[in-house]
This record gives sequence, structure tokens and C-alpha cells, in this order.
Amino acid sequence: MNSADSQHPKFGPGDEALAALPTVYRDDLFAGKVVLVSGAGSGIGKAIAFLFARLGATLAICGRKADKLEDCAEKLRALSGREVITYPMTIRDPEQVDAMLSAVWERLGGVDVLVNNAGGQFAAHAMDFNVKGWNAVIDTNLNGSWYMMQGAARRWVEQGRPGNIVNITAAIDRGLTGMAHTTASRAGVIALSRTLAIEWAEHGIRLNCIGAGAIESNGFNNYREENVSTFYSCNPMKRAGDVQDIAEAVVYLAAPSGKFITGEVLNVEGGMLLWGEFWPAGKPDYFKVDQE
Ligand SMILES: CCCCC/C=C/C(=O)SCCNC(=O)CCNC(=O)[C@H](O)C(C)(C)COP(=O)(O)OP(=O)(O)OC[C@H]1O[C@@H](n2cnc3c(N)ncnc32)[C@H](O)[C@@H]1OP(=O)(O)O
Ligand SMILES: NC(=O)C1=CN([C@@H]2O[C@H](COP(=O)(O)OP(=O)(O)OC[C@H]3O[C@@H](n4cnc5c(N)ncnc54)[C@H](OP(=O)(O)O)[C@@H]3O)[C@@H](O)[C@H]2O)C=CC1
Repeated sequence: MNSADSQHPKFGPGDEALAALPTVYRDDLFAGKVVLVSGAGSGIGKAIAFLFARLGATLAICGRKADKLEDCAEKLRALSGREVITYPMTIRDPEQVDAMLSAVWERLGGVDVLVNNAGGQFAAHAMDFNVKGWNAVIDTNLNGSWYMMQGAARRWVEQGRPGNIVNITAAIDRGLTGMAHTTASRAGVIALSRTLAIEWAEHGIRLNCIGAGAIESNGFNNYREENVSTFYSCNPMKRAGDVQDIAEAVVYLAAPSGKFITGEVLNVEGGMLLWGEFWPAGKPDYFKVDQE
């Protein structure tokens, strides 16, 4: 997405709107804190970065595409007047993760909050997955998030300071047809976070996950038009969430409001786990009962 497109994206708010979205939080909540957000060049990650910047945090952002990151950083600098570090890399490569974390720690002296937002998948029926596609999704969402979590935790322990991780996953408790690979990877992240919440509690490290439902964002561009339309009716509210719904939930978990919460999953999905059909790869004939 170039700078002009980022003002008028097809899905979700443009940068100007993003900078002014209402928030319940006070504007110095994260003053003096450093927040690292992966995948912050677009969509939900960008909204998370914008909100933390508005709340006083210094930002470090990473993702694969340098131009998207630099465009976002420019806006963040204008918004906050503070330094913003960008680091193009892939979370799939443990060496690139390590180099990025070292650079951020060196330049900013450390990180207070890590938001593992980078990730994704493609919509397809599980029978059609090939090995490369399966591995791409598992490697990105599960392995990539793990490298980030372990790298940050090691640095926190070395420095003898507490840490805080929020992982953006998906609302998977009822399964997600057309996204079996992502459910496996997100379940992995959730189980991992629960386990690490125990193992790393002695170091003052908290870990939590957000289970996102359909959230209108740049990510919707990855789906066919006829399937995207179903994202607006897959929950009893019959609408998609917005990126600020996720950003504010992340802040809740990362701020002192979350100080007694660890190993938890906060589902932000408009009730999708209670009711609603979700067919991102199209609805198979077998399930078209209401049309018989
Ligand atoms: C709970 C409600 C959910 C609501 C809806 C959810 C929305 C979102 O999550 S929106 C966020 C979406 N954003 C993304 O998904 C962006 C990131 N996605 C990706 O980067 C890719 O999807 C990726 C995870 C697969 C990584 O792609 P890439 O870096 O290009 O990976 P590789 O080159 O290693 O592998 C590509 C490989 O993957 C298979 N594949 C990709 N697309 C499809 C497809 N549409 N159908 C079938 N298979 C696909 C395929 O094997 C590719 O290999 P090649 O064929 O050789 O290209
Ligand atoms: N929107 C929704 O309804 C939902 C979204 N989610 C999850 O929320 C997160 C954000 O999605 P959203 O903002 O909607 O979509 P986007 O596609 O806009 O965001 C995905 C981000 O992840 C980054 N990314 C992807 N792969 C890698 C990688 N290997 N290394 C580093 N960065 C990477 C991308 O950066 P770059 O392009 O620079 O690589 C991009 O900024 C994703 O994990 C997504 O799966 C979960 C449930 C629902």
C-alpha cells in the first residue's frame, strides 16, 4: 500500500482517521514505555502502533515490506513527535528475528511490550492444501511468533526486567472452516502462551492472546469478494469489528489493567463463537441446508 492508498484503503480506516479514532484510554498511559509491534505496516498492527503512540509509547515496528513500515513510521513520528524504529525482516527466520531484537534493544535500551501481530493465511479447503502452503502458514504464525517470544523473554531475563507479550490470534474455539492451517497454528500459539505464562511468571513476564473474529482491515483484500461479504454476517451483531476494537483490547492486556491476567485468551469477535457461519473459502454444497 503506498502513501496515497493508506489514506483511502478499501477496508478499514485511513491513516488520518486512525490517528483520531476515539479511545477510552488516557494519553500518557504508556509514557516512557517502549512497544514493539510486528506487522505494523498495515491493518490491525498499524492501528495497534497508532494507539500506543497516542498513549505516549516509543514504537519499534517490523514486518517484511520496508516501504509500508517507513510510511507508517512517518505518520507515527508526526503523531507523537517521538523516535520510531523500523526494521524490515521476516519473523519466519530466527536469525532475522534475533538481529531485529538486538537492534531494537540496543537503540531503545529495551522493550516493555511485544505485540506479535504479524501473520496470516490463505483461504482454502483443507483437502486442497499442499505441503508448501501448510508450512508457510505454520512457519509464519506459530514458529515466527515463538522466535519473537523466546527472543524477547531471553533479553528480559538477562536485563532482570519484567516483560509483557500480547499475541494476535483468531477466534478458533469452534474451528474455522477454510482456515484449518491457521486454526492449528493459532491453537499452537495459545497453548504455548498458556505454558509460558507459567514457566516465565517467575521472571515477571505476562503473556496473553487476543482471539480476533472478522475485523475489517487491509487483510480482507486477501479474500474473494463474494466470501468477504460473509465476514459482515458471521456473528450475531451482523457486522465486522474494527481495528480499534483489537487495539484497545491489546492495551487493556498490556497496561496495568491487565496486571493480574496471564495465559488468557480475550476473544474479540462480536459473539461469533456463539453463533454465526464463516466460509472464507466458500460454502460447500453439503452445508447449504437452508437452500434445499
Ligand atoms: C476468525 C475470523 C477470521 C476472519 C478473516 C481473517 C482474516 C485475516 O486473517 S486477514 C489477514 C490476512 N493477511 C494475511 O493473510 C497476510 C499474510 N498472508 C500471507 O503472507 C500468506 O497468506 C502466507 C501466510 C501463506 C505466506 O505467504 P508467502 O510469504 O507468499 O509464502 P510462501 O511463498 O512461503 O508460500 C506460498 C504458498 O502458500 C500456498 N498458497 C498461498 N496462497 C494460496 C491460496 N490462495 N490457495 C492455495 N494455496 C495458497 C501455496 O502453496 C504457495 O506456494 P506457491 O503456489 O508456490 O506460490
Ligand atoms: N482481519 C481479521 O479479520 C483477522 C486478522 N487476524 C490476524 O491479525 C493479524 C493482522 O492481520 P490484518 O491486519 O487483518 O492483515 P494484514 O495482512 O494487513 O496484516 C498482516 C501483517 O503481517 C505482516 N507479516 C505477514 N507475514 C510476515 C512475516 N513472515 N514476517 C513479518 N511480517 C509479516 C505483514 O507485513 P508485510 O506485508 O510487510 O509482510 C502485515 O503487515 C494477522 O496475524 C491476521 O491473521 C486474525 C483474525 C482475524
